Amino acid sequence: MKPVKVGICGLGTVGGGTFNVLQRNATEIARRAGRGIEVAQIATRHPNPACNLGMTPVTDDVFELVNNPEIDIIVELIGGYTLAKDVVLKAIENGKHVVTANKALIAVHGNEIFSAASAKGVMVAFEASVAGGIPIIKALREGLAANQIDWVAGIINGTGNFILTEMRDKGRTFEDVLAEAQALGYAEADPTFDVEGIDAAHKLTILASIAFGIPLQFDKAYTEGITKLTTADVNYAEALGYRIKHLGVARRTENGVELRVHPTLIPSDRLIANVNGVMNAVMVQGDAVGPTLYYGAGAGSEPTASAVVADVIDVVRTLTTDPTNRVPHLAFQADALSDLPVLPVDEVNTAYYLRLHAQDRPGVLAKVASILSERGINIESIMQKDVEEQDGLVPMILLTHRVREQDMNDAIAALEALDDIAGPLMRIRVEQLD
Ligand SMILES: NC(=O)c1ccc[n+]([C@@H]2O[C@H](COP(=O)([O-])OP(=O)(O)OC[C@H]3O[C@@H](n4cnc5c(N)ncnc54)[C@H](O)[C@@H]3O)[C@@H](O)[C@H]2O)c1
Ligand SMILES: N[C@@H](CCO)C(=O)O
Ligand code: NA
Repeated sequence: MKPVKVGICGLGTVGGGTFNVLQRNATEIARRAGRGIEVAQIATRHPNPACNLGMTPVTDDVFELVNNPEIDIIVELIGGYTLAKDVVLKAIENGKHVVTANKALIAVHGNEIFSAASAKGVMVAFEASVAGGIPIIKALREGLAANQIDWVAGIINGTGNFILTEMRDKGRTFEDVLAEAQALGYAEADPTFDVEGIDAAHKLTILASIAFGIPLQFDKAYTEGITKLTTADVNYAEALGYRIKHLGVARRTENGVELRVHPTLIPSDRLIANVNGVMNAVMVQGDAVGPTLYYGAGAGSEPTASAVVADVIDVVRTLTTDPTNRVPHLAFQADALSDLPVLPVDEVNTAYYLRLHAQDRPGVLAKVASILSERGINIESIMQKDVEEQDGLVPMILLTHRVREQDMNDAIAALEALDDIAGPLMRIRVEQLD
């Protein structure tokens, strides 16, 4: 049988890895796919010194590939929402299947893209878009298809986890570690996407859709980054038996879906609390299977290429199947998506870590406790440090039971208004993940 022809748009970190894996493992890949897979053309603006392209034709015009009648599958590895969207929609219009690693594109324009693809009977595969090389889309869409998924929680940004790990373990500065993550090819073109949680929110949006069968709703995700975390919080969390991780949480409740990305205290003895460096991990709780955990490299050239190439193989294996018999893009049939709403963050329930700077005088603790109890917030534990900061202030750290976000906002405003408390207090959500 003739080989399937692939066009790779973008030959950067992931595109280069994809080309190299397709070449190196060509024989094994053909044995798995049932046909050879040939890179017919590449579009890139920059050469990639890690790739020996041989005779493979190269252009700087992505639309040459999209309009090339020889090409069956377009692999979009350019990134961004604009050109990538045009490329993907044009490829679909031209009847080509698409594989992409672009979570921003899928989270923001996925509903439109999937609907165009379904109308045309082509596939859009996006395993590399979430948690890099971990086959989490496959696990959720296929392996766990029997379950009602209760929640998904994951460390889904490699750059952010790398930064938090290096800061904690080696005392390195935020800026220093971010620069290394960029040099290693982990970070997004705009690294604020990584450190402000936008990239994780893109990925969580995708996970929530395929877990709960709801349309992609990135605009409703609550997003908080890691830039305000301090070494003091990392140390206090450790003293209380927790690690701080940047977590994406999607939880089904009676009223709707929680969709939130924020720094989170996780008990230190949980496996996911010990996921370090660029590694990602996603926990999925299904009603039948119980808790499951998926772990692996969340970013980087060949780990991400592993997912891209697996998608290409999946597409090749099902090229001749009736489109209605393929795995639906969002795991549920397109006409069976639910309108379960995404909850505003005010309605989310979590436990809290609070760090206050309090005057070291009698009665302060009683005032703090009373503000919390008036709002029905139970204190789990209090740690008062005997270290004087400036102007007689000492740090006071509290852990609360679960509370509605709106009630916590109210309590924090009242606490910050106390004369005995200085400056804004630090709040970090706590998840037990059990
Ligand atoms: N780097 C990772 O670890 C990783 C992991 C998972 C997903 N992703 C996603 O994969 C995609 C690619 O990321 P990357 O890290 O490989 O990016 P990159 O910047 O290393 O590579 C981008 C490539 O696109 C090419 N390109 C950009 N604009 C172009 C244009 N107008 N015409 C032709 N070529 C153009 C560049 O020349 C380059 O070859 C992004 O969507 C990213 O979010 C990256
Ligand atoms: N910038 C992303 C790439 C993988 O999606 C990360 O660091 O996780
Ligand atoms: Na993946």
